[in-house]
Amino acid sequence: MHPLLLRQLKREGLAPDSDVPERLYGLLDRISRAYSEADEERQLLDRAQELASRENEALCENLRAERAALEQKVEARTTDLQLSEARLRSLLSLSVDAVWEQDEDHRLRLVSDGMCLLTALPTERLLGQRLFDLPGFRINDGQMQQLLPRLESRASLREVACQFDRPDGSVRHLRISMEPAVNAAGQVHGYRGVARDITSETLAAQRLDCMARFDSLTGLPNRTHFVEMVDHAVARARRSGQPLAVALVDLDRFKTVNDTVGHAMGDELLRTMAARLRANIREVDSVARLGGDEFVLLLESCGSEGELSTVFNRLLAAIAEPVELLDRTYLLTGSVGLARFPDDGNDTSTLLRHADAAMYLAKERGKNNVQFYTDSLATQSARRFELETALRQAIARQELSLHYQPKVAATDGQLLGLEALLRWNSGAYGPVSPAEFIPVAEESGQIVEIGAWVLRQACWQMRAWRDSGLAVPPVAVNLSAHQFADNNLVTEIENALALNQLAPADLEVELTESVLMTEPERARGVLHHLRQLGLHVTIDDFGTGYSSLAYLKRFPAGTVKLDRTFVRGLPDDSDDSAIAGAVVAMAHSLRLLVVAEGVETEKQLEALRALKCDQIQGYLTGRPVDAATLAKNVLRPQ
Ligand SMILES: Nc1nc2c(ncn2[C@@H]2O[C@H](COP(=O)(O)O[C@H]3[C@@H](O)[C@H](n4cnc5c(=O)[nH]c(N)nc54)O[C@@H]3COP(=O)(O)O)[C@@H](O)[C@H]2O)c(=O)[nH]1
Repeated sequence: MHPLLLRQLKREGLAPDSDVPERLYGLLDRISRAYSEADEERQLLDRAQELASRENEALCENLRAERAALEQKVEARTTDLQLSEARLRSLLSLSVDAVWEQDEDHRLRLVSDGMCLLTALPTERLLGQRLFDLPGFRINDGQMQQLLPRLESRASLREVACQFDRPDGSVRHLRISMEPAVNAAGQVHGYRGVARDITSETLAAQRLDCMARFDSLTGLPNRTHFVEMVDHAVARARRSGQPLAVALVDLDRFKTVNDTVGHAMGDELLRTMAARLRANIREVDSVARLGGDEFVLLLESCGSEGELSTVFNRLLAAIAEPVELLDRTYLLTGSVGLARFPDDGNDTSTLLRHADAAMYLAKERGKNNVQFYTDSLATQSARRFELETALRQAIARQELSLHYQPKVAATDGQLLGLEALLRWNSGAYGPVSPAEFIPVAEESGQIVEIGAWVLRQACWQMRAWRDSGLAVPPVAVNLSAHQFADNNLVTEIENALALNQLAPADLEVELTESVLMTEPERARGVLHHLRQLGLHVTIDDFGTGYSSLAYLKRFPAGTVKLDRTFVRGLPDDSDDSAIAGAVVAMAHSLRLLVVAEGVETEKQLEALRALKCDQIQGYLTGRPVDAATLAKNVLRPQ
């Protein structure tokens, strides 16, 4: 019987074996089984609960473990994120680039330290401002017009150049890139941007550009820039029908001045001249430096020839104003050549070429004057070019020859020397005057070869005369600047003398002052060398250049040749008389001989004798003649 039933019967005072009526045995048996079944069910339930509880426990344990792992992960991620944010913040604050975020309305909502540095504005002045409305932000209108549609369509911007004017007035050049900021839902909620300060690159590029377009000495535009300016001006003039003028201004004998006073002072003089030119033209006109002592001006909507003459004569007067530098006074002059659009040329290069031709004419006409281009100048330029070409063949075609002009004693007319003078009888152009072809030979550099030929020919002729029994005085040859600069000069002289068994004293060289002053130090060295060899040296055209006692003392010359311009007016012109007298006195005080050139009249001869001039050269005492005529009429037997 089930123990619970047994206890219940006992509590009721019934002994299960005796006191319970037999008829209840079946019932008690069923109750006892029911109790047992209930026990079993309860035990099962307990067991099930126990199992469920254990499972729950395990589940909870797992959940706790997962949660802990997750929490660890989150913590690690958060740390990573914080580190990454800190890194980003540090990088942003270290970066000199400006970084920002702006909202949909382009108002700044985050700015980096770099942005504050670049704009020189504190964060609070930046936040909330529209980027493009920031005070100081500058972008050119054309570029802004291109940007607006891109911003509206939320497109990204790359490398947009703009400027920012800082509150202190300094300007920064920036290059901006921006791209849309997108939220998790893929919607654009503003822009992120970065701006790089490219001021130093921009300024360096501007400096390079400036160097490529401006002359560093004077700050004026250079040739390249000037050509562009004239190109544009010509295009404008074509549209407007207004004439324009291009004028070349070349400082006279500047090279000599430069070599005399030194390059630093020469530079200062060039700067002074540049400033004077700029100051004497209208604001709308331009002046540039082509190089050396050559300036060029552009005058748009220029006036008539008369008005241009007035302008340029005023410019020449400005150039000729004395320049006071370091207690010294310098006097310069300039020569101007003008060409006008459309009359003298239809494009820049023609205008410049024609202005150049006109400037050469101004030089030929005595310098310090203004010349306009004319068609006949074009003919002269063409002739120059043709002569230059023909001259290249002149030696090979035996078209060159020498004439000889006597130099005689002023007192008794005794033959003391000869000057060899070059003649060219061109197959194509007939006899060409040396006054015309020598400058062409000098400009084209052919004078070095031609001069060497003169030297050989003069020496050969002396030998030939002597061999035919004639007494030959020293023969002088003219040396040009190019020859004088040629390192072979002394050797060529020695060879020509040796080849013809002549003594150095048989040969004389004549050089103008400007040849000497081209490279004074070098000239002094070469002249000393020639004097040591025993050659006689004459300074030609004396009085026209930089004649001064100081210069004469520096160069070891034996004779000065008084220029014919001072002989022409003798004896009546008091200035010429005074100058001729001064030159003779000065030369004699330095123990130099004086030969007067271009003597054409007896009166001139008398005046020169009275001034104690030593020698005479001119048509009066003998014209230049060929070797055979000289041998027949002038030279005497030994
Ligand atoms: N570098 C070289 N230059 C040379 C050479 N040969 C000549 N020249 C130079 O060419 C210039 C012109 O020379 P040219 O036409 O020969 O004139 C010379 C004489 O004919 C001329 N002269 C002589 N006497 C008189 C005169 O009484 N009146 C007058 N009006 N002219 C006269 O003078 C020229 C000589 O001048 P200079 O040389 O100064 O003594 C001229 O500059 C020549 O130098 C050469 O081979 N090389």
